[in-house]
Amino acid sequence: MNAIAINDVHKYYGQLHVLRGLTLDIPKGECVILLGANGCGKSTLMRCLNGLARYDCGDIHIFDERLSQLSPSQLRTLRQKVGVVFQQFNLVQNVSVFQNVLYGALGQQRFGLLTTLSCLASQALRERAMSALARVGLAHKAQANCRDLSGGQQQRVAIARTLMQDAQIIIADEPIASLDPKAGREIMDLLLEVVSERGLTVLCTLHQLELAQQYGDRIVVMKAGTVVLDSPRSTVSLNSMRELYQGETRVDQTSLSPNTRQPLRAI
Ligand SMILES: Nc1ncnc2c1ncn2[C@@H]1O[C@H](COP(=O)(O)OP(=O)(O)OP(=O)(O)O)[C@@H](O)[C@H]1O
Repeated sequence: MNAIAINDVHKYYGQLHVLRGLTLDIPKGECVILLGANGCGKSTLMRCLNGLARYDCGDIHIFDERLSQLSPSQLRTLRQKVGVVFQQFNLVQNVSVFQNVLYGALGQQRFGLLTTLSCLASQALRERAMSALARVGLAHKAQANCRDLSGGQQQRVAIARTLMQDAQIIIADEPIASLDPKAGREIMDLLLEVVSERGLTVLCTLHQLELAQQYGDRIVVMKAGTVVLDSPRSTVSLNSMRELYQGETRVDQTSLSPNTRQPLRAI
């Protein structure tokens, strides 16, 4: 069964044709490392998968649910199944580590209610939050303020929050981009351990080609909004990845927008 099925998806920002007929299936329990030069559309794809951005044509199914057919409330429910780990951690900075993790389970609520809700959280939820923190090695920091943690520690909190959310898919958008190499490896090790323990499905973007060779089941490379390589990790050489990166920047993407029917030119 596919956890994620993307079929011929197109996405425009105004006249900019960013996703250009992208097709990709990710079976349940698989970890895919997504590579591609700046501006090729990786984050846009991630946002479409999480329902944060709408695509214009094609289909995305998450566990057999077609995203474009979901109502806003169905989309909110589906989002609980999709945990996100971003480069910038996306934590609430002025509250404790514990409250941020608890927020994973209370994820439908507004930030302003966070403190109140965490006071009202059941004992069972509080124990789960502590256990998620223990899993990422941060039980001793539960009462610390998030802004006092290092980048690596904040990313651990973000992972604990997705555990609390009971996500079945993890979308990780450059999760180690702002970390030093050692912390980056530790976070990738932790992320991959946690997803393998729970049989989660992962789509993770990286820019470090050497690391991409060490993590995940499959390597997918995007170029100009489409997939140009999709192979088991063991069969992809560093050189072939480098070649696919070469010359790829914000290339001229002349096309026709379905809305405007005007010639397009990407920046
Ligand atoms: N909200 C937006 N409105 C208009 N254009 C956007 C928007 N978000 C992204 N873009 C443009 O879409 C293109 C793809 O951006 P995207 O962030 O998806 O690329 P990326 O592959 O994730 O790049 P990076 O590796 O630098 O994060 C870029 O040209 C970007 O400027």
